[in-house]
Amino acid sequence: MTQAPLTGGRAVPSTRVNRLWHLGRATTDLAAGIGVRGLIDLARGNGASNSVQLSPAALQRVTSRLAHMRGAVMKMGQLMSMDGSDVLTPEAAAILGTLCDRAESMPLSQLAPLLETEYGKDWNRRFRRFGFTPVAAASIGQVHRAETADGRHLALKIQFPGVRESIDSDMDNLVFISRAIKGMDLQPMFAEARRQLHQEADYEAEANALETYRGLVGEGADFFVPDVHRDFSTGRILAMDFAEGIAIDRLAAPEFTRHDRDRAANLVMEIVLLELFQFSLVQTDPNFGNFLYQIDTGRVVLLDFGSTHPVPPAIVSGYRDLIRAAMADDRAAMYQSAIALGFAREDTPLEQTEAMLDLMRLSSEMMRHQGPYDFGASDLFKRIYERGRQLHEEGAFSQLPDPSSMFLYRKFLGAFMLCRRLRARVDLPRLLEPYL
Ligand SMILES: Nc1ncnc2c1ncn2[C@@H]1O[C@H](COP(=O)(O)OP(=O)(O)OP(=O)(O)O)[C@@H](O)[C@H]1O
Repeated sequence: MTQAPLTGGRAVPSTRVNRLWHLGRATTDLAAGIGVRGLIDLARGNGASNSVQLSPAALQRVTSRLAHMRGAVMKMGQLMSMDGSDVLTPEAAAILGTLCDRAESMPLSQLAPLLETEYGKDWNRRFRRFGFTPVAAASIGQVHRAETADGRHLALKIQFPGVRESIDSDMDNLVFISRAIKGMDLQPMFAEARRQLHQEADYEAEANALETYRGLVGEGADFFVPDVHRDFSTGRILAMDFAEGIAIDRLAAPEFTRHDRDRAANLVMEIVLLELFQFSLVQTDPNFGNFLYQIDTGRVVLLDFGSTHPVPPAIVSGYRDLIRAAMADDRAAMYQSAIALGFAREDTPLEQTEAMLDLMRLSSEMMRHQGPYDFGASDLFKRIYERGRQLHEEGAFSQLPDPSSMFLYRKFLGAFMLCRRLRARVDLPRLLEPYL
């Protein structure tokens, strides 16, 4: 089909050869940006201590190619820019970070045959309206708004063709780029990203997770979780209630009130605690795009259950003990919990353990604060960052934490970052009280 692309996007490269070609071009741009000498060092894996220095123009070209590929490639860009402030140069982190917003949508010439394959030839009869321009495009799929023939307003998350099949080959091809970073061993991060991508590409599993989660949250005045519509869901399309709302971080703009900012941030903190202490089931993707806020109802909409993890009881009680210890400013008890949670081992050198405890104490400052903590007035993140950087330079963190235990840490960090973005006041001791 050679129809003009109505949605304006370029087709997602879907065959293996095609994807390899695009990745090859991104690598060529990377090579041009860092020069032959740098490339030889990287290919040998001896980037040593020097991080890759790219000109902003070269990085723009590389990210544009990565944004076009989407799938595994883009997800890695996002992951590296989120967790990798130490791994990437600041310019690279900033530009890779924009990958989150840059996703391109697939053109109609790719979308129409896909709908026909998933829903059958007369697929358009099943809808009263179908919005061909996606409401959002993400790393492995895009979201369309549609009204069914029987009047249901749906959000259809439609997976890009070929993305699922190409996860493994893309990840293998990306190993080359992984060497391009400070000579660090990124294999555990790659293995985790691969696992996460396979999980996120399984829309059947996501539909099940969404239903479970919706059952746990229920329908109330604070949260809304969309319901799954099985009759419009397939292996590559996840159909759910369309949820109205604005992206939660937009509340930072001056036209919104402090009341809404505080309410949204408190609710996000509340759901993080509910997930850990009540549901023992955590939605692990801390992306702000997974929360919408409804100004008229004051509810927070929870989206994207592609990476939902059960939390074993030992971890839940470990965190409970750690939080109790942090609130009581009891260093010995914090140490015990850090051991129990695997953040430190008994044979970890003393200075490293002390450094980690310092950082933990700093990061839990808002839990020892009486009354609402004003994230907008606090320079806590700057202090944590500076202290972390100093400790890193002193070599205090010789081991990266186990990626499988990183998700809870990321979740808390993501929630705190949102509180900071919204300049919100959050009374953490009050929110924690029922669980301690
Ligand atoms: N039920 C819904 N109602 C309204 N908008 C939705 C709905 N589901 C998703 N969206 C919109 O689509 C965006 C992407 O959705 P989602 O995060 O589920 O996709 P994704 O492919 O898992 O994205 P990524 O993995 O990049 O985070 C959301 O940020 C939201 O703007």
